[in-house]
Amino acid sequence: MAEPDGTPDAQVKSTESPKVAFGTRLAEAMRARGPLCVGIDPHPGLLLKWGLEDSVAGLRSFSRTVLEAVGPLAAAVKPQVALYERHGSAGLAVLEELLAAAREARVLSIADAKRGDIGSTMAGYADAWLRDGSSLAADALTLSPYLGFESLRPALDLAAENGRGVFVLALTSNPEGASVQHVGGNQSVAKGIVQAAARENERYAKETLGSVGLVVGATVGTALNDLGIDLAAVRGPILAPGLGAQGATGADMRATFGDAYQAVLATSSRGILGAGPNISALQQATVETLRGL
Ligand SMILES: O=C(O)c1cc(=O)[nH]c(=O)n1[C@@H]1O[C@H](COP(=O)(O)O)[C@@H](O)[C@H]1O
Repeated sequence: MAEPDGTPDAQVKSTESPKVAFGTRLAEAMRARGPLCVGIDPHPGLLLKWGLEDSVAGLRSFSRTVLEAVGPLAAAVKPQVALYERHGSAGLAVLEELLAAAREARVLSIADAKRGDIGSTMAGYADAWLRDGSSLAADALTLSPYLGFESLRPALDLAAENGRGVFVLALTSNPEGASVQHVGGNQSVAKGIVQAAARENERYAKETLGSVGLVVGATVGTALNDLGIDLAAVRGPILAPGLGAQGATGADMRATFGDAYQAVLATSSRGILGAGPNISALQQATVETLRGL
């Protein structure tokens, strides 16, 4: 992937047609704006720090401000669904507004819901987050494959049908993840997920980048090497949380991802959101984070 060529307000023209595959749209956004996704995580403490109430009104104000600030700068935004759900149905309505506003602002949205269930139920989650016309439809959705990769089939297929994408958890950024994901050594659980995603991306062979992405934490250190995992073979985007608040830096990410770094979309939430509520301070934090990548 080429280096970013755009000014921070470069337009992401490729979002115009929802039927263009997500991977291709994301590759274009990363080329134009750089490899940064800003997480929209309205933690109660952050709302209070911004002088907002921990209420639906506070949630709405926070969401609008973040999108106004980072929408023109980031390749994607990633609302954290749990932090909307905790406000009940009115919170989900704010999330719907945010997803619609992101479409309007032509910035890609990744709903961070980490869904995963038996196939028949998975079809319901897919319908909510990946179907054209759904009020919660996002450009992509995070998925948990720990009921078995194939249980994700309804989401994989609906995403492909609608030009949307998925990010499947492989090696997560939290320290507890290793107790499941590293099991099996050279034939680890995580390696199986990575290989399954690579097979799935064969259907996107003609696209710039596959639409089946993986989540690999920026904090995983030498785990990729230790487990013999080749991310470059996946031909899909790698969503890498852990930058900023969880301690990882741009230099750590280059060392961790090696050849696969060109497909890495770094994501930071608190590290950028902590600069708010001032719009220009949020923009400065975003630009500085981008510079470090
Ligand atoms: O799927 C994710 O986005 C995710 C996966 C993972 O392994 N680690 C991880 O931190 N995340 C999410 O990424 C965000 C990180 O937030 P900050 O630590 O504030 O940058 C949170 O919304 C997490 O839920």
